[in-house]
Amino acid sequence: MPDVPLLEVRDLVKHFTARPGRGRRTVAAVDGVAFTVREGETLGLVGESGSGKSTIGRLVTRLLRPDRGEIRLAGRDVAALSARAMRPHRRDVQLVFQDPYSSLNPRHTVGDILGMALRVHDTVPKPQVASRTRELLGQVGLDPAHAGRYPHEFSGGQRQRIGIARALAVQPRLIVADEPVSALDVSIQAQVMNLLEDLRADLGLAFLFISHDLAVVRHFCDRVAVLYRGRIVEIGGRDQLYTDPRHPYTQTLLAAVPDIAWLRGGGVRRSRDVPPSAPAVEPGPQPGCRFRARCPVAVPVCAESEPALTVRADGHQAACHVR
Ligand SMILES: Nc1ncnc2c1ncn2[C@@H]1O[C@H](COP(=O)(O)OP(=O)(O)OP(=O)(O)O)[C@@H](O)[C@H]1O
Repeated sequence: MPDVPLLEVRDLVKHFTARPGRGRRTVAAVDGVAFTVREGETLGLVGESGSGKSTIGRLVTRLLRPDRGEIRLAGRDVAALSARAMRPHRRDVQLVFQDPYSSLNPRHTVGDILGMALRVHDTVPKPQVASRTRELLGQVGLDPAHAGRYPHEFSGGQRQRIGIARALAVQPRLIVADEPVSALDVSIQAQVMNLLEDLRADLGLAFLFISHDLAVVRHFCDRVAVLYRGRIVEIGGRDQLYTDPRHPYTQTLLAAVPDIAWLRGGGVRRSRDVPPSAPAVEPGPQPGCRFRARCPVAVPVCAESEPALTVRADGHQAACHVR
């Protein structure tokens, strides 16, 4: 089935109930999202803090269950599968977390961590677990002789390499990388990005790459989706999107790149430093374009209906009544 995307997401919805003790208020974290990722392709997901990027990553890896929608992995809808029924599919999609400090169990050696990942899915026969563990460490640029060390004995960049090795252990077809370098020192970020590039080239891996860093996304991704308060407002090929952005929000984001500290701050950059684009909690559903209050080109129709994504050129789509 060459035409079936590796990942196809349709009408994905996830709402959270905030502070249930103080009245029911709902956060529409993901509010009707659709996209595809083809075998070996890299789709970037960008947007300000609170736009729903991580929630999409957690839904696609089924750490979260969606309220509605389809998540098709190689044609099979896994959106509603129970944890047990999901198990065989977990091999295909692995998550690399933002924070390599908290995602590794401090009580286990690196060899144990990788060994467990290998055994969970019977990726290799038992007698080969140790040699495959050493191979994985080498593949991510770590010394295989350090398999007996604990996570705290490694630097931040090395720990992220261990997280990547753990994801690779089950031979996934798609990696969801959620801000994989934003918790690292700037000097280390490029090294980890180079590793991801090499793995993509060598293993033909597909990526859903979540990031605030528009420069990194431009470098790494084939296509880019721009998320605004739970919806994709623009999606297209990297070059089209960066050179000819159509949605006013994308234009605002790109215009801010050279001089906004939160996109390329000095020292350590953390996504939580990014101010939310708008109040995260809505009083209730409102008609119209969700960007209109900030939009420099809004017209009356923008208050009436939410614009749908429409094709502008060659697969490039934007959701705007005006542009
Ligand atoms: N478990 C949860 N319970 C309640 N609200 C949540 C939960 N997880 C996420 N949210 C809310 O959903 C919205 C989207 O959050 P999400 O973390 O997906 O955004 P993000 O774009 O990844 O932001 P960041 O870049 O800051 O990580 C936010 O308003 C967030 O507060």
